[in-house]
Amino acid sequence: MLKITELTGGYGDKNIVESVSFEVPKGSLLGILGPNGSGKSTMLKLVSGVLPAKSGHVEIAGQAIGSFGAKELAKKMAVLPQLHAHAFAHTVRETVSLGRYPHQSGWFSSWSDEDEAAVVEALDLMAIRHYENTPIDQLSGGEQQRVFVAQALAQHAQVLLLDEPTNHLDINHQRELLDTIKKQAIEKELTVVSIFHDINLASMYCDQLLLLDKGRVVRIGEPHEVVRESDIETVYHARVSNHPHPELPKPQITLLPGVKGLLEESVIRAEAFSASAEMVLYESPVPLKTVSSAVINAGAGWFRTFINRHVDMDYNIDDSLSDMTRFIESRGFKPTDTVGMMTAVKTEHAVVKEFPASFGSVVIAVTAGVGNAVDVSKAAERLLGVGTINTWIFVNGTLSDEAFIQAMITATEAKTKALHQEGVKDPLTGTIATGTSTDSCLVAATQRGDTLPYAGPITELGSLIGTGVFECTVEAIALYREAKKQ
Ligand SMILES: Nc1ncnc2c1ncn2[C@@H]1O[C@H](COP(=O)(O)OP(=O)(O)OP(=O)(O)O)[C@@H](O)[C@H]1O
Repeated sequence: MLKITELTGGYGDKNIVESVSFEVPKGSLLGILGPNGSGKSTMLKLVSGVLPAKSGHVEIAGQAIGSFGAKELAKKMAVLPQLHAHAFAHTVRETVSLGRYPHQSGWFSSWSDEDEAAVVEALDLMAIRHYENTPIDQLSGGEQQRVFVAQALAQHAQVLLLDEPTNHLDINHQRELLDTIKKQAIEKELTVVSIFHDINLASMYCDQLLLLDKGRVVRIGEPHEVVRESDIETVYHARVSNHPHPELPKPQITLLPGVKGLLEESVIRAEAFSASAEMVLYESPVPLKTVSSAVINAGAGWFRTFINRHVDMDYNIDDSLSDMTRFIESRGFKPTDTVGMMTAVKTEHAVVKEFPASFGSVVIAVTAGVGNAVDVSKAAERLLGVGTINTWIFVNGTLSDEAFIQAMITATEAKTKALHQEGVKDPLTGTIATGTSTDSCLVAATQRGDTLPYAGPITELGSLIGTGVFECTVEAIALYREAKKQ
């Protein structure tokens, strides 16, 4: 629909945009990214024809924009500029109505039902109808921004060029505006080109992204092809980390600080863990990067308080989340800061050991009950008995994502080996158990000191986790069996 070929142009003798080519099909959004001064606004001006190009072509549906008269072009292409001259005190409705100018034969002499409907629709789409009679200079920056987007929508052009449409908007209004533009693009087959400063928003909403640097295209493609750490870091001169969006297959980035600040030194020690009849507890003076399958705050995050709470055998599992939250609060901890697990095993029988390493140390804490033991290869519907193996691994070191995952694998293998060694059997199948039906695992690290990229058994960290979890689990099973006898 919109085809740009080898577009070059700038101000005076200086070319700001060099040989830019891209195509945007009907019904889709192209986002333009690039640092300040990279030529994004200049490129939009060249595309709209406001700034004459030195060379190259801009075509709408196969027709060069130069072949349209100004009014004809305005019917085809609406522009939301970066800065708005709105010294004059038009009302919101009057400002949006200006978008209908290309459809008039004379200044408002031929205001039609279609014009009226287009203005009302645009006011509604941007949710600004309730202040349609307010002069725009009495509105906030974000409210004004929505008025100008409404003006562009009222123009009913097939091509929409937007320079930072979410400027001044809070997160909900950013979402509403981009949801509306995306919906309009699909329903009315609009072709949208929009400049973004927010890389994550652009990635979420755009079908294609174009990364511009010094007026040239660095990369163009689908968001996952453009939002890549190396390109973003090179072009923006900033450290970033790339991670998946929680709901969509659209990459997101997190800005990393240039200076980490003064990180408080903190070392995890086995002596600092307490094991009472109520819970196993570790309180860290600093937040630890944690990955776990806990009841409270499972997944990945940074946490300071770690609880493995004892509950009765007949504990009602249905309400465990709110019950655990109440428990955490009642003991003076913050649920936002706490990873919480539970077990029917006696928590005073937790085995906590520290294993020294060249990089620092690993602290392992295990509670084990095997009344619920399961051979996972023969898992079947069964009644729950007592017993869970909860395994905690705390590392004084800096773990990569791979190391967190490998630590879980290594710990699970070591646990299974411990059950094998202890001859723990699945009561249903009579075969050696691999775990229990409700086991949980947690890996936490200070993220200070030595970098530990891997945690498989070939590494020092992995071998400590392997032998440490094995040793602690064997001891914890022995304590559990001893207690059962009494
Ligand atoms: N009217 C102008 N006359 C001369 N130079 C200009 C003019 N407008 C912009 N420039 C220059 O062109 C370069 C690119 O500016 P442009 O506004 O296109 O960048 P941008 O990528 O949109 O930046 P930003 O992210 O800051 O909005 C800058 O160096 C700027 O100084």
